[in-house]
Amino acid sequence: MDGYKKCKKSNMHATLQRGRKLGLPIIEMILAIDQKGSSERPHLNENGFPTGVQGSRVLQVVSNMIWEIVLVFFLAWLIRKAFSVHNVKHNGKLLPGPYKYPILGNLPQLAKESKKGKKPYVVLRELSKKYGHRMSLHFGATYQVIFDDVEAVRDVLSSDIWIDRYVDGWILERSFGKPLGVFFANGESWKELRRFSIRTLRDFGFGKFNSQETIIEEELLRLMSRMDSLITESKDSVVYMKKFFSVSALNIIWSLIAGYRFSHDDVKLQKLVQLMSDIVQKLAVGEDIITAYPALRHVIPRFTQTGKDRQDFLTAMHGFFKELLETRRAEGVYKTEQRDFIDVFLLEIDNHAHDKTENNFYTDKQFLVLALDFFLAGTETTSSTLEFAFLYILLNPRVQKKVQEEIDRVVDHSGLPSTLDRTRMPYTEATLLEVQRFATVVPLFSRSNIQDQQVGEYVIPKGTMGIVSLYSANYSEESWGDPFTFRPERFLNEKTNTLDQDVCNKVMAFGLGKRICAGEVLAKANLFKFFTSFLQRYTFEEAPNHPTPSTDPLLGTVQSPRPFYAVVKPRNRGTPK
Ligand code: HEM
Repeated sequence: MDGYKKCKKSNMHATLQRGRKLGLPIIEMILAIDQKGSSERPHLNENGFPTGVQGSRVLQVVSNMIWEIVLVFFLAWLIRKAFSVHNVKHNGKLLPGPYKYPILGNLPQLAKESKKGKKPYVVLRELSKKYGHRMSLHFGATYQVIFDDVEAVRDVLSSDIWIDRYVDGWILERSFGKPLGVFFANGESWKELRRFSIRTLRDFGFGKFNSQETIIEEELLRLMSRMDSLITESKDSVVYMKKFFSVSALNIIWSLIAGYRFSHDDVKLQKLVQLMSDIVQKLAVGEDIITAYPALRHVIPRFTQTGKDRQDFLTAMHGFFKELLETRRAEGVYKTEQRDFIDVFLLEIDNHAHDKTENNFYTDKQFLVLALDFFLAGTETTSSTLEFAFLYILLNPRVQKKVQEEIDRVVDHSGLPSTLDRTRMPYTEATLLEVQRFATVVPLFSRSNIQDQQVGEYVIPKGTMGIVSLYSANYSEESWGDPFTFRPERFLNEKTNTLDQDVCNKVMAFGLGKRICAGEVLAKANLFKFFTSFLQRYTFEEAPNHPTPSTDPLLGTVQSPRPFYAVVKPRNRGTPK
């Protein structure tokens, strides 16, 4: 027993000595007392204060100790400030949600579930089954409300109160510390740039039947000829489908923005497309540590790989757009003739050059962010949806056959399917809706409320980060019955063989309300034209020497399928002129 005590004492002594090496004054004092023993206590004067050399040493240690305590309190205050809920102030009762840990909020519960390999939106869905379709979550220091089923999602998207986008650290990082562009802009800036962008793109053919159809067909024919070459070059007609549609999807939007197309073999473009899809995969809405603690925005990028990847991505993208803008500016053609979106924007920059206020929305930086918005929003979403479409078709030959029968019946064999054929092709439309539901390429996205909102006895405070879960809306058993089965028939009225609009309206792939996807019309035309034209000309089958492709998506702000191969067989019918 004695030996145990001795050993414990000597361990404690060693610990104290280590503390002394670190220069901690409180430990110095304990050691001083410890070394001298209680018999050699400092001399005290008549007022009880220590005197002599030993006394002044004690006084110094005490004063250091006070400073140490002040410092500890200051650090605690700083940490509390940086880590406490920052985005809302409220008086009322918050919506129900899981137990909130100090500082960490609900991060421990989320981390525990995601460690089991669950995707964030699956974790949210499980939680919402317990806490309701509108539930509170403290994502670190960020207060969030999750909207989780068809009704809750529809309500929030169509509400004018939830018109803002939530601006978190990553968004500020991508747009020079301010919410610029369209996707993440708010207020007047958003209104003006959204209106300007849609109007200008329309002037160059976006959403107008003839011009849009021509732009898409030009790209489609190039991609089909690429497919023909790949089939010829490959063994047994096996084609690698990952990223097959990316350059085409980008080219369609880019020809409107910058007036030119990229070659599929352009090395610079391939690098940008790769960077873009990497970054989209690395980001999932509301999942980021900078969203949890925005103060870390100033620290994280320098120390983590994801942070560095983001910065590399932004440097590359901003650099690319800046070079383009500068070249066009130097050419000066835009002053007399506006050939595309960039020319019109440059003219607006010149027209507003005298306006140095915050209300000037036409600046170089705005252009860089706007171009990035269209690059990102318009490319990954469309190309991933198309990849998923051909994956599901390949795995469901019965559906493929029915779509091809409809195409052969309705479409003039001498040409490509036209978007005007859509109304006469309910089964194909139903299949595309089922693709969008089943794939849910944008599973989560954010909105924010511009004023407090009362929901029954609860309040959702102004400035809340609203997480809209399209995944939950698209995979709710209550709404769909068998959400995990790929079944286009669910959208059809059995008796009339027409689309059942009530069921169709439950798919909100493009959002809803005033902030609905700005490229919806173009995206729908792209999906229809690419899907039907390729199925008119080819049949897709599983590649025998490759594993059956998985339908489990790769996580990201925009989800995409895992890499897969297909045997692509040219059909005899419907070869376009
Ligand atoms: C299958 C393809 C696409 C899907 C699934 C998709 C999905 C979405 C979703 C869910 C939103 C959020 C809407 C909301 O808050 O209610 C959105 C916004 C947006 N999308 Fe798309 N999108 C697609 C294609 C495109 C294309 C081709 C473009 C460009 C031409 C585009 C440009 C935008 C823009 C600029 C916004 C921001 C709108 C705003 O905040 O005012 N998207 N998209």
